[in-house]
Amino acid sequence: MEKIFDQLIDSFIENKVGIAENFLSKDLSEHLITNLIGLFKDKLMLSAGTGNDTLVVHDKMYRSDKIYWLDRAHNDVHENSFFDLMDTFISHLNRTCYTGITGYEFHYTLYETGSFYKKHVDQFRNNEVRQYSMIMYLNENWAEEDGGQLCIHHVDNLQNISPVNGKSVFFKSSELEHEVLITNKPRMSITGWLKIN
Ligand SMILES: O=C(O)CCC(=O)C(=O)O
Ligand SMILES: [Fe+2]
Repeated sequence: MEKIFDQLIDSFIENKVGIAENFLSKDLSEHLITNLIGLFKDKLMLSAGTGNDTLVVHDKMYRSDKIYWLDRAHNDVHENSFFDLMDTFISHLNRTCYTGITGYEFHYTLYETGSFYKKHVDQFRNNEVRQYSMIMYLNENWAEEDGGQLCIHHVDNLQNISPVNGKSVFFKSSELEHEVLITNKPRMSITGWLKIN
């Protein structure tokens, strides 16, 4: 696993955006996909807001994804395997890069066909606890024409990343503007933030 962690960190240092294929094992991603589909069927995936907790705006012009927060208290084996993986990654990151991360939050995310998330920065203006953004994709067989790419707005170029199963993307929450392009089929992921409290 350390090799994949280093791949994510090294590409982050080199390009401001870390990318690692197969960050999630096939087995784990299959279980997380099943969880997400179950949550959707049970109508537990809810429209995401924008802004921080004191000012949540449900603005469908801005983002149209649906989310559900992961929690160890759910006692779900696969959700907990995901948290175990994140704990291992964060101790590796803190040990090798002195990042001092003390916590995290993650949600399942579903972009139904036609959904998007307009250009934004992840760190809230009045709250700096979110240090790094991390996304893990849960989509078997993603083709170029399916859309739904994560588009990173670098200073002088755009970088499109397709949401391929098991892939993880990692970047600084305060810096990079990014958007999710309109998806032409349902697009699933786990999205989260590493925090300093
Ligand atoms: O799913 C993605 O590729 C990015 C999601 C995102 O930017 C966010 O939830 O803040
Ligand atoms: Fe974002």
